Amino acid sequence: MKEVIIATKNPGKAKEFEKIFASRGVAVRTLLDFPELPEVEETGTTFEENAVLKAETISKALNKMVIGDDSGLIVDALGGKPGIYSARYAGEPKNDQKNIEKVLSELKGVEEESRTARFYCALAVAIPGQETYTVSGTCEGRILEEPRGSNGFGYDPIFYVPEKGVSMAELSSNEKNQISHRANALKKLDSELDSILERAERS
Ligand SMILES: O=c1nc[nH]c2c1ncn2[C@H]1C[C@H](O)[C@@H](COP(=O)(O)OP(=O)(O)OP(=O)(O)O)O1
Ligand SMILES: [Mg+2]
Repeated sequence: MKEVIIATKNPGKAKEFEKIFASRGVAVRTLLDFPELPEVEETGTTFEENAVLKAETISKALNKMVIGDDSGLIVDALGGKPGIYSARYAGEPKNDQKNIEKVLSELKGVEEESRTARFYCALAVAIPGQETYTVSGTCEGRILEEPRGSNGFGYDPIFYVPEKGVSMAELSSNEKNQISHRANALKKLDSELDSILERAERS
């Protein structure tokens, strides 16, 4: 079976990648399968830079093709925050519940029309001996006043998806995987995916 390695320790992301790639007959391994590998420091100033750091660090360690995902929530009324700091917005150790509470408290009193936001996902593909490249995807929505739903992960319970009329956490995983920022970024790899996977098998 073909296989890709995703440089993530986030179980929510891992599940999404597993599902999306399973439909193409591709197995996914993540850093959860390689606990001995070091933590990648996310020192970049953009999602793309951080995705490249994740992909290249792990690709070099394993000498294999690796995909990195750096993603987050961009809230217009907060000047783009939490942005690249989404995972640790409420401090260390990272905690989805606390991050949600911080965003909701910062948006207290902001009316619905001004609560626009988007999820952003940068993916970097690192292949030994080749130049790393990146793609990105977004998903537009609005921040709710209260969490709704229990599917997904991260900020999904407070992210309202207007085209679906529910929060991201009220969508099934299949529904989320049709419209998410991550799915939209992966769609841009589609035309190249077969050649990427072949190179991955050889690497
Ligand atoms: O579909 C999503 N639905 C809800 N929230 C999401 C999503 N995608 C990213 N997010 C949030 C979670 C975390 O607060 C941050 C990602 O941070 P990010 O550094 O990319 O991932 P992470 O530290 O959780 O795992 P890792 O770096 O090992 O991939 O944005
Ligand atoms: Mg991270």
